[in-house]
Amino acid sequence: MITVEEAHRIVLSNCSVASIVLENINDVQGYNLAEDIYADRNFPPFDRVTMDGIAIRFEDYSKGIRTFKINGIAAAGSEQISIHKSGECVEAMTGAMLPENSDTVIRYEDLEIEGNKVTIIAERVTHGQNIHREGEDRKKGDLILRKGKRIEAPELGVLATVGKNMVKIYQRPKIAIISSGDELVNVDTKPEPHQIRKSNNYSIQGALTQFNCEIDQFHLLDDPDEITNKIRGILNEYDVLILSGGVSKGKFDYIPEALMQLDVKKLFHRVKQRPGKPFWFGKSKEGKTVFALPGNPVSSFMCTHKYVLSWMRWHLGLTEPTIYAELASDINFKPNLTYYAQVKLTYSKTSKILAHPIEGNGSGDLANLTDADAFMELPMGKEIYKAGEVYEVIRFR
Ligand SMILES: Nc1nc2c(c(=O)[nH]1)N[C@H]1C(S)=C(S)[C@@H](COP(=O)(O)OP(=O)(O)OC[C@H]3O[C@@H](n4cnc5c(N)ncnc54)[C@H](O)[C@@H]3O)O[C@H]1N2
Ligand code: MOO
Ligand SMILES: [Mg+2]
Repeated sequence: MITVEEAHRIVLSNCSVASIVLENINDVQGYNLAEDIYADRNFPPFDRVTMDGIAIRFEDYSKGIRTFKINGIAAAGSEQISIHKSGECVEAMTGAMLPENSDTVIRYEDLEIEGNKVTIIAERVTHGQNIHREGEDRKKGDLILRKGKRIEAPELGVLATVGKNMVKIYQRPKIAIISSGDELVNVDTKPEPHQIRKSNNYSIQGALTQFNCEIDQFHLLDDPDEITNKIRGILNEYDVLILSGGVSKGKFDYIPEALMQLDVKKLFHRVKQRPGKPFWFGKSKEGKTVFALPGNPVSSFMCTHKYVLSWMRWHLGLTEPTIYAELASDINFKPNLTYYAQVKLTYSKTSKILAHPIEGNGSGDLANLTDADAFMELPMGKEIYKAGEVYEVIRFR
């Protein structure tokens, strides 16, 4: 049996970063950027007029000139035009390049126009008003989107602005979530007294939706041939297999044997942790990744968060901040295992994150998870974890 640290290291050292593909900007929303994006021009690329009106030299205004002769019109998309002499102005539209030799824009609402004469009626005009200065937001060459960032609507706008019609993204893996056990029936089925409805599939899938991957669900009955044949087919089609159940010491726990028959190399089986001790991890010859999680709902849920999500983030070039919390009350845990205590998190006025233990009835008690927010990772080698001590937490909401 290996330690949690060892298990986590093996999982990540057997995680290749996703292949990088170049996709059209119309097809990348929800993916993670696989390249740093830099400003190809200043943001904005020129002094941009922000209100429809006229552009003048503030010097004329400060000398008391209030009526100007209009000598042209600067439209958004037209090349830059100039003001040539004092007392002249140019009509300037929002989005236009600020006319040369001008430095102040007054909107139409503050003007009276007669023929080609315009008089300023505004109470106050300030130098440089109604202009979005070149490079005010970002400078040419600035890093504006970092590799690993998830592409949502705002990022699409910036990618378009810098001309990225083809974008490098991390290809997301195809995932198979596979439950196993004769006792399990579908959510829409009325169980017999000896049966239960499948739940792990939903909670595992729920933990993975953040990555927007293609996920399919499968179920295996406790039949060695069925298990081997079905997993063989799934291994051909999917990049990541997440099984739950059938990995402990039971007579019908066929999964490790089946995986061995399918040449999936066992990288470890059993970890010094609770819940999740019987966790099995391996890789097929073709490089497919197999997480065979313990069947108990809290075990599979914890292993999903501690190991599978870490693998996914690494694979997709994502980083996740480590969160620590302070224990609000003592926890006693005798076995020499790393203990993942379920906790509810609150935030003290001194901006501390407090972790309140939510005991529950062991790793079969999936309902207890609905009262908790995270697992607090309590390291091996202690039996009492005192209030006030700080430990890492793995949030699941
Ligand atoms: N003699 C020993 N027995 C057990 C040990 C051990 O070390 N020695 N380990 C215990 C621990 S720890 C765990 S965790 C479980 C894990 O067992 P399996 O991975 O073989 O899981 P199953 O036996 O298939 O099922 C366990 C339990 O979970 C329920 N289950 C399974 N799949 C689902 C699902 N998709 N949705 C909801 N519930 C599910 C199943 O009905 C069982 O009640 O082994 C202990 N035993
Ligand atoms: O591994 Mo366990 O402790 O029942 O989840
Ligand atoms: Mg079992």
